[in-house]
Amino acid sequence: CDSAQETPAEFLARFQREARPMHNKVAEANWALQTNITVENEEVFVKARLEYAKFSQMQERQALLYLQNTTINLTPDERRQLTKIADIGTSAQTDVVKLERFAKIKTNMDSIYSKAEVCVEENCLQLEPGLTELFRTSRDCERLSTAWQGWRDQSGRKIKDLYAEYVQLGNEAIQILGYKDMGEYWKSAYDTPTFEKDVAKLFEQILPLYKQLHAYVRRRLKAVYGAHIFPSSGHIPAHILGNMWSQSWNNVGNLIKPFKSKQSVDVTDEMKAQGYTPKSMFETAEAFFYSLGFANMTKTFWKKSMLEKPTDRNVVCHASAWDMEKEDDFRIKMCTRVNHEDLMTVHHEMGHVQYYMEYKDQPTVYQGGANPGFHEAVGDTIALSVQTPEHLKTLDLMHAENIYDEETDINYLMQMALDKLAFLPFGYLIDQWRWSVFRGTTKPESYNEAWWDLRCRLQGISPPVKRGPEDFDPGAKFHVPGDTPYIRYFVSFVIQFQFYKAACDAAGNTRPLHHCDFYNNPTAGHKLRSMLQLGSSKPWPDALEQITGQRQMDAQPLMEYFQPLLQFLEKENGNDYGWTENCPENPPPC
Ligand SMILES: CC(=O)N[C@@H](CC(=O)O)C(=O)NC[C@H](CC1(C(=O)N[C@@H](Cc2ccc(O)cc2)C(=O)O)CCCC1)C(=O)O
Ligand SMILES: [Zn+2]
Repeated sequence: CDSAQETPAEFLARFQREARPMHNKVAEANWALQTNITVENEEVFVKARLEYAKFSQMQERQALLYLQNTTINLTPDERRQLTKIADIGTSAQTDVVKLERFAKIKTNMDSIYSKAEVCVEENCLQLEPGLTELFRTSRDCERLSTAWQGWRDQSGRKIKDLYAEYVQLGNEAIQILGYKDMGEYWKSAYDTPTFEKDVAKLFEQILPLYKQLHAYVRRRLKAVYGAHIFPSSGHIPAHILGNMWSQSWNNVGNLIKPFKSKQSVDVTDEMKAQGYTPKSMFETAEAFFYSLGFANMTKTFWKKSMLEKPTDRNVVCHASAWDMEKEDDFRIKMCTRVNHEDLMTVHHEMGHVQYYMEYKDQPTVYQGGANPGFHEAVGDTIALSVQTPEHLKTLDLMHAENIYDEETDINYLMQMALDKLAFLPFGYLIDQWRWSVFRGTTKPESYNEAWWDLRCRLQGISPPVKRGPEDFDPGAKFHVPGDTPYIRYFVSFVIQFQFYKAACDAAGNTRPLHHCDFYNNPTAGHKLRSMLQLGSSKPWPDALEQITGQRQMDAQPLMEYFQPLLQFLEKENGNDYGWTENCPENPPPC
């Protein structure tokens, strides 16, 4: 470490010069591994991570020297930058053996997850595309139940013991920085003392709306599968909701469309009929952002991204966006399929890239989201506008005669609710479970029991087959072995409606919120972009206030958006809604 005779300003300038090449080195090694999972690429990546941890430890030590030296007077901005430089997470582990073991456990869990496949007789399916397509299209109870259980046997079960060790090592490392456990560290990214209470309040606020949707979907699926596969407790069996984790239900939209004779807005068939390709899906998304005043994707983006699943090697198919922190090197890695859901994911990933490009002139320490939820909300906010019947007509992907017809409108809101409302309890519960695991409240022997307690109580879904002590179902969801926090998505699903409403107001929208298409509106674009340019240079309430005039997360715009659907659902459901706290001991068979 350089001696501290540097002034804070000189240190910050040096950090600026040295940190980007270091980040780039790790990102290149991570990209090489995720686009070609081999033992040697794992070793190269672990080595890069260890080198980066040592670099971070040196920067953290020097930053703390300035922060703790009362004789030095720092500007508020210097203090903010130094505090962020000192925030090095689990890289704080100085015991190299433990640091290496921790890095190896994470790459090990990632590769088990990414290579997992379910074989029935000699026919083996990977998560993408095989199992995902099966859950998108199959209505066969037995096949779905076998795939649901098989995936958990091949992923979660194999990760269980590694995960317990990961928790232990992660907590040990983060306690060196003074945090009680990893959960406390993850929550500190929101820099809000009431954060946990705030998200709990938001969840309580939207729960009645979710319960109405749950009741309607349950009733419609009973008509399709027969009531006998549903437990008397009111839970919906997890395997028939069109998604491996029951986290979004858009893929059963065609089964539960309220008004059969009217259009729904899943444009998959139209996309296929019109010969969409993964590349043209990315170009469509790029054109929308460009219409708002955002930049086009860079040359390097088109050269270095991986937009389709390669056939000759193992890759991490889970979509992701990358800031390589080197000139115009921004990338997306995605095993893109031509369907509605992936078109929205393309917008989500491109939203990350647009945020990277909007804050690229900020100091390195400020090149991040105002909080992690902001980064997740950018693309989804745009996708809310893309999915309006108005915009789908502009794209010639929807041909409804009258998109304001009441029944078409309810179909549309239902399809959006299956994606956005269904997700909320799931987005909320993953880190409820992990915070309790990191705190030590949930011990390894009760990992799965605590998981299903949350899944049954908060989400109202039940396992199609009995779960046992060997099972580790949280490990069957990418972000858990992936060591990626998840509450950011719950935050995003609330604030994206605040961003959307603010952009719509800026665009002078006078239609009902769910019909607002701000395509080609530079005023809306400017409103969004000027907030994104802040990066993490300001506390997130300042960024939120700049775009919405408010400093708090608020579910009101989300409730306003779905208001017409709530009336429909309450009329349909009467008092047939809700479920008991616990799932049944023995799930009914198909
Ligand atoms: C190098 C790196 O890691 N980069 C970060 C970005 C960054 O931090 O800069 C990144 O790309 N993370 C990957 C992750 C991928 C996806 C995801 O995991 N989504 C959640 C929840 C959800 C579901 C529906 C939805 O509409 C929005 C979210 C899930 O699928 O459960 C998969 C499809 C969508 C987004 C992502 O993009 O957030
Ligand atoms: Zn994201």
